[in-house]
Amino acid sequence: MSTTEDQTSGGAAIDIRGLRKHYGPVHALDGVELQLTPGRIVGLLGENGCGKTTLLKVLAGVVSDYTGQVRIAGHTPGPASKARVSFLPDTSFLPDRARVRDCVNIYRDFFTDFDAELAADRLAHFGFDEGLRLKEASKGMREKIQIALAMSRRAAVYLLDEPISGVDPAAREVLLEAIVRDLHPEALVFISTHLVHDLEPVLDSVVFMRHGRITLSGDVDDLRAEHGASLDQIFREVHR
Ligand SMILES: Nc1ncnc2c1ncn2[C@@H]1O[C@H](COP(=O)(O)OP(=O)(O)OP(=O)(O)O)[C@@H](O)[C@H]1O
Repeated sequence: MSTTEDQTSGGAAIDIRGLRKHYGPVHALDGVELQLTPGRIVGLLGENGCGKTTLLKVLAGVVSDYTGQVRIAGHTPGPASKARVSFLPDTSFLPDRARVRDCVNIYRDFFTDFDAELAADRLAHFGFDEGLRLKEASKGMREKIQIALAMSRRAAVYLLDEPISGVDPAAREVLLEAIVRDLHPEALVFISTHLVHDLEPVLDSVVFMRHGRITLSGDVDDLRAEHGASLDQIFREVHR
């Protein structure tokens, strides 16, 4: 690792300049500019197909055929950043046959920053038996298991793609509480969601996207004060 690689971009946990990514004729990301500082919980909001998942995949190092400059946790996305970035994709990635305890072992084997004790604690808190097989779990239960695992890495940045979409409204609050519990004060959490209303209480900042571009970003309290409205209302206003 070079010294340059190890430096953060002027203190930003995420620093993106002129990011473009297309799938054939579709411009999924069309000139994204974004700087996010550590120690924040940031919501990524936008309508279907605006590029949220593509943006998170670029940051996670899963999609690499993009143009522009991207830095995350002091690195360009790749093996070094992956060791410091916990990515929770919007699809299930753990094997169906695995039991909860196998999933803990998979994470322990893959990630040196994984805290197995914390994961066991979180899974027990959600009421999971470690012998439960994933194929016997509902969509919402799998989401909870995956969140417990992803948030039990001692990462610098957490990228969560629609983490609570399959969970019933009553359980969302508990899950959100689990996401923010025991977070390192310098950690950045970047969460994509349609559920603005549910996430609003835990967000420090917000990033709105449309057609592959950032349309608005800022501190939630500042935006609410400036617009005299909730995030949900501001989102509708900006994207009218
Ligand atoms: N693998 C792919 N091949 C072709 N087009 C793709 C692919 N992945 C995404 N796209 C297109 O890129 C655009 C952005 O998609 P993306 O999944 O990033 O949006 P999103 O904001 O996450 O949407 P949603 O909220 O529905 O999950 C869309 O037009 C989508 O159809």
